[in-house]
Amino acid sequence: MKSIVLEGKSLCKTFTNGEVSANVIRNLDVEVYQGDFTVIMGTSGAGKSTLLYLLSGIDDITSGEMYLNEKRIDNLKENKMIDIRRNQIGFVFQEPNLIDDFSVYENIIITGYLGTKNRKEVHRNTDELLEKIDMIEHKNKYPSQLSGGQKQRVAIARSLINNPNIVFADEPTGALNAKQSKQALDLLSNINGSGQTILMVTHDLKAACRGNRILYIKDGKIDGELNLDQFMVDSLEEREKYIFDFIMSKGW
Ligand SMILES: Nc1ncnc2c1ncn2[C@@H]1O[C@H](COP(=O)(O)OP(=O)(O)OP(=O)(O)O)[C@@H](O)[C@H]1O
Repeated sequence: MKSIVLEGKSLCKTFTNGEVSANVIRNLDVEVYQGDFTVIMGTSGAGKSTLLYLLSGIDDITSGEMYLNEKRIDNLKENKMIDIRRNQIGFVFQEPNLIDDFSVYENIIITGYLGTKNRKEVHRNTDELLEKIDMIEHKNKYPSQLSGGQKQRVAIARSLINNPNIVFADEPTGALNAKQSKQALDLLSNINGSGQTILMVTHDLKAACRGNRILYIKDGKIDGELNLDQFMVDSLEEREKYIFDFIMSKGW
C-alpha cells in the first residue's frame, strides 16, 4: 500500500476583497501518495491553482489541517515553513521565471544555496541536473539566449536542486509548443520514474496522461478521481482516452 506524503483535511480558502468574499476551496479533503504523479484537472476557476498553492505552502489556508509526512504543517511558524519550501518541495510555474542576469548554471545553483546542503553537494547536484535536462553545453548561457522549452527545463531543474520529495507544477506546459511540451513532460515523467512525487495542474490532456491519478476539481471540491493504474495501459494514447472519458463524464 502506498504511503500518504501529503494530506489536507477540510481545507478552506476564502479570498476577501473589501466587503466581497469568495469561498474558493470548500471543505476539501485530499491525500497525495508517495511516488504518484497526481494530476489536478477541472474547469477554469474551479480552484485548481489555489489548491496547489495551499498544498505547497505558498499560500495559507483559511481553515482546515495540512500534514506533510504525517506531521502537521499548517500551524508551523513562518521560518519552519520557509525551511520546508526550500528543502522539501519544488515548484514549477507556467512561466519559467528565471533570473535574467544569471546564467543557466547560476539560476539553478542559487536555489541550491538557499537550501541547507553544503556547497559541494549543490555543485554536484547542479551538474547532474544539467545532464538530465540535456543543457550541459548551454550552462553558461543567459535566459534571453534560450528557447521557451529550454527555459522551462531549467526551471524544472531548479525545482529539483534541493532534492525535494514533492514537485508541484502549475500548467508547466501552458506556454510551450508541442515539441517543447513533450520534452518538459518527458523530464517530469523521468523524475517521477526515479521516485519523486509530482502534483500537477493542467488543462492539457497530453500532459494529464503522464499522471497515474487524476483528481477532478469542481467548485472548490474534489468531484471525482480516476486511477489509471487499475487499467494497466501503457500507451499515452490509450491513457488519454480514459482521461478524456472521465473528465467529459464530469462535465468538463
Ligand atoms: N488572490 C485572489 N484574490 C481573489 N480571488 C482569487 C485570488 N486568487 C484566485 N481567486 C479566485 O479564485 C477562483 C479560483 O481561482 P484558481 O486560479 O484557483 O482557478 P483555476 O481552477 O486554477 O482556474 P484556471 O484553470 O482558469 O487557471 C477564481 O474565481 C479566482 O478569480
